[in-house]
Amino acid sequence: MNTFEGKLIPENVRVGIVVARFNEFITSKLLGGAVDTLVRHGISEDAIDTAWVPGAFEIPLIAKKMAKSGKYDAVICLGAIIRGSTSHYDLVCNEAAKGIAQTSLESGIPVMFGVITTENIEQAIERAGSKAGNKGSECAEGAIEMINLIKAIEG
Ligand SMILES: Nc1c(NC[C@H](O)[C@H](O)[C@H](O)CO)[nH]c(=O)[nH]c1=O
Ligand SMILES: CC(=O)[C@@H](O)COP(=O)(O)O
Repeated sequence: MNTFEGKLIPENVRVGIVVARFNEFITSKLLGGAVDTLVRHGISEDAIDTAWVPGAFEIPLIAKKMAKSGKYDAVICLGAIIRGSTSHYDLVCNEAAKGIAQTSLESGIPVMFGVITTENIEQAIERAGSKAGNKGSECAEGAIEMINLIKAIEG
């Protein structure tokens, strides 16, 4: 039985990162986790491009630009959407998730969903490098696995 596995970094991998500036005290930690993980797995910082956008709602557009540029093997999307007192939270979450998923399918490259969606700031802090891990780092690991899986399948 042949089982495709995405374990080792192939040569010349380039990764794009789109990160939202809204809740920057959280998203900067997600970015740090993602970059640290990519570098620890052998990807040079020179092979990582980062684009900052105002908020999570703007992530899909820039993720699409990166994904369709042909320059990257994967795009990582990072944001922190924290519920407020109106329905705005639901709209931003839905459009960010839908846009990121659509971009991945349309472009054919992994576009990773590293947007944390929380009820409060404490939950966001827990997922940005404290007791619930770092969602940016997890996304980077997922990106590496997907890059290798695709290269293994496509030969
Ligand atoms: N409330 C949060 C937002 N809101 C801003 C939107 O993402 C968008 O930038 C604005 O509506 C202009 O188009 N963004 C987050 O990333 N996180 C939030 O908690
Ligand atoms: C996620 C949001 O858009 C939210 O932070 C906005 O807060 P509010 O719903 O109180 O306007």
